Amino acid sequence: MHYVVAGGGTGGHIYPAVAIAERLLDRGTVTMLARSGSMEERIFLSQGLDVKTVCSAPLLYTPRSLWRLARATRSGVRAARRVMTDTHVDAFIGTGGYVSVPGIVAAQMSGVPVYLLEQNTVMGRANRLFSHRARHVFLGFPVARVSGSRFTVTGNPLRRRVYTVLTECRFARPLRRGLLFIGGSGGASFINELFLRTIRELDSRGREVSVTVVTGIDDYARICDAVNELFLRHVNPVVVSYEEHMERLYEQARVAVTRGGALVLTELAIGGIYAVVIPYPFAVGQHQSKNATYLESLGLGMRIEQQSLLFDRYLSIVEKALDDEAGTALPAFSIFGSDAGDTIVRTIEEECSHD
Ligand SMILES: CC(=O)N[C@H]1[C@@H](OP(=O)(O)OP(=O)(O)OC[C@H]2O[C@@H](n3ccc(=O)[nH]c3=O)[C@H](O)[C@@H]2O)O[C@H](CO)[C@@H](O)[C@@H]1O
Repeated sequence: MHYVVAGGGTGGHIYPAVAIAERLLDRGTVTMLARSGSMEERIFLSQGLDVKTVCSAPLLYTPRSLWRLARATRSGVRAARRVMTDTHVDAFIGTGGYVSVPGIVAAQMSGVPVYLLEQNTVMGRANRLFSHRARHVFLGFPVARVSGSRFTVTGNPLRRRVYTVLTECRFARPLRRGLLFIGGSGGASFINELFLRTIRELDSRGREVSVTVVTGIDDYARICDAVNELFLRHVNPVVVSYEEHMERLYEQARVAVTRGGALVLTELAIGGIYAVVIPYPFAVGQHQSKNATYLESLGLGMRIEQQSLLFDRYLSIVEKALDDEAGTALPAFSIFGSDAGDTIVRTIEEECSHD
């Protein structure tokens, strides 16, 4: 079997593509589509995946960008079609972001079945446009349904090594005592500022705790400088710009303070790491807030809106979660209870074997 996979722009689309590719490679060959020089190209290549580059551009409503979009899409579809006609392709899998569009269009023109993954509680633009033509749409969270397609709520697929470590550390909560701050694949300056204020306050309260922040590349130097100016006696701060092996941070953490990105929330839920979620207020369709609300409804975290955050109340939630030895019980039959990557790939394989 030969599969083509595309998804990119941010970690929340790229890592599900990696997770699916890792599992498809057990069953056949895989070609990844990526924009030249992009984050997805760098990550796919670092994972040893076979990459073909395609052009693609975001949908912005200005005359110049519509022209750019038309040109990039035409060239991208041509490149993606070449991939699909050079070898027989059994299925195309899109994991979101505008880089998946040329692949979806090329697959439809070549008669290749299209499978889509939606990570959030609110459907992204590329998926909304094309989901009715997909053979099957896999949902990371329960989402308002779009008619005309087959949908299954599977949960979000995680990279294998991340999934393995998280499912193991779910049962080792008493050994995990750390506090983790992570804003998402690009970092978040609000979360980084909150990290600084939190470590100052926890230290003044005499709390012995290791606190790690993943700042994102742009904010790294600033946060390092700010930490170096602090005199801390109890808190041990660790500042990381970007972590290739997130599982190493997760296995130390009992509690995380985070944005409402779908993948980080899924990873925390699977690892039994309590999530204090401060959703990005300007996320399209408030999807981060809705992701967080779902997690909260399962008792796996707490959502605090940025506009109404009261520091003392926030800190008491963090401290209570840090002191909680038992932690949150993972709902066994929830979407966080099984390996979504395996479920998705098994479904694709079964459906394609009937063609
Ligand atoms: C601002 C915004 O609109 N962000 C969106 C973006 O988030 P973004 O991609 O930032 O965030 P997610 O939480 O979904 O995913 C981040 C992924 O990157 C990984 N990671 C992160 C940092 C790091 O140093 N190393 C690393 O490996 C995480 O483990 C995770 O797998 O796409 C998500 C999926 O559509 C959406 O839910 C988010 O709302």
